[in-house]
Amino acid sequence: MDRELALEIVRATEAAALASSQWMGRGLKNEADDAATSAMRKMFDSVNMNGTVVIGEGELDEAPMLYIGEPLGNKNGPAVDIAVDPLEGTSILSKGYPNALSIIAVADRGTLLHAPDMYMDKIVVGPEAAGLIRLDDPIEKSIDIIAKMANKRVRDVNVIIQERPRHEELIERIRATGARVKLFGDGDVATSIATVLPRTGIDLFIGTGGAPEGVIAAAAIKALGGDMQARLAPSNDDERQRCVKMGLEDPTQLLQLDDLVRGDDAIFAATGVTSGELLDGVRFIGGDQVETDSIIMRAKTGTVRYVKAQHRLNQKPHLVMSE
Ligand SMILES: O=P(O)(O)OC[C@H]1O[C@](O)(COP(=O)(O)O)[C@@H](O)[C@@H]1O
Repeated sequence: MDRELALEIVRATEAAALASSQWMGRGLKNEADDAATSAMRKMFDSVNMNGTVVIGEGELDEAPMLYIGEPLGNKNGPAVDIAVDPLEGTSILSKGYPNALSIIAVADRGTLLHAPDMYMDKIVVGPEAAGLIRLDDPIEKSIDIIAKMANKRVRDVNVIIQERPRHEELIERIRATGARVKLFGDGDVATSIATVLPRTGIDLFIGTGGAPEGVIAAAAIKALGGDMQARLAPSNDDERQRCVKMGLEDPTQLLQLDDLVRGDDAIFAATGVTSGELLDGVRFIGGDQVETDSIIMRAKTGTVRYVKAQHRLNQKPHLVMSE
């Protein structure tokens, strides 16, 4: 894959962040999601690639923009799989909460897991504990391993977990070990990736969240040298059938990082929409000037770039929310 592609796709996450951020706090999550999706979709037409959406805004029979199977790019470039979440955290944005992102992951054709839109159990750690953590281990054992590898006392280990009734028992068990629990409302892509970055102080991400979000985050976790294990959590026969249709013979098999993203040629780009664990959100700094913060990573080289950009909305009328 050409490395220039990394800079092309960040333009698309910036556009989606700029368009959707104007809906922040308005309580209208579908409108915000539509703004992000159409802004991102437009940017893809000029990108030099022969892409196919494998994680997107829905399936063909629902016919949304950026549907699974949609061809993207001008065909003058590599054959790639594309995973998009134009607005990760639609409710977050509508309520003005932290951690909303616009995200794209691109990888060689056939290397991203085709994950249906259902729940997935996930565990994520940073490079110190890579290769040592198992999704099926008791949480107490995982916390002990992390404390040893990070050279911390258990009471200084920080575990991040989504605040949901389904996690209540797990939260109690984590607290009983003496470790600290950092709860978040929504946005498990930002929080799982933040676990792999040393500056955040987060040691372990665990819990059940969206499967598409799991695959997208895996591309970044791989580029950052972290580790992840996951398992799809189909809740009925229909969901099990959808897994099989998407190529997973055993829907409940344990998925290693290499099953989520095969090979090492993956690029991940995200732009913050609201400020959170990973990035600052879009800032309206007066007049038509707007600032964005993005992160771009390549698994092949392990290079991580932070891109701060200033935009003039009066020169991008297609991204401006109509009154
Ligand atoms: O809200 P649920 O059903 O617990 O699902 C968890 C999922 O929802 C999110 O918090 C937000 O997803 P949306 O963009 O669909 O609002 C994800 O980050 C997470 O994977």
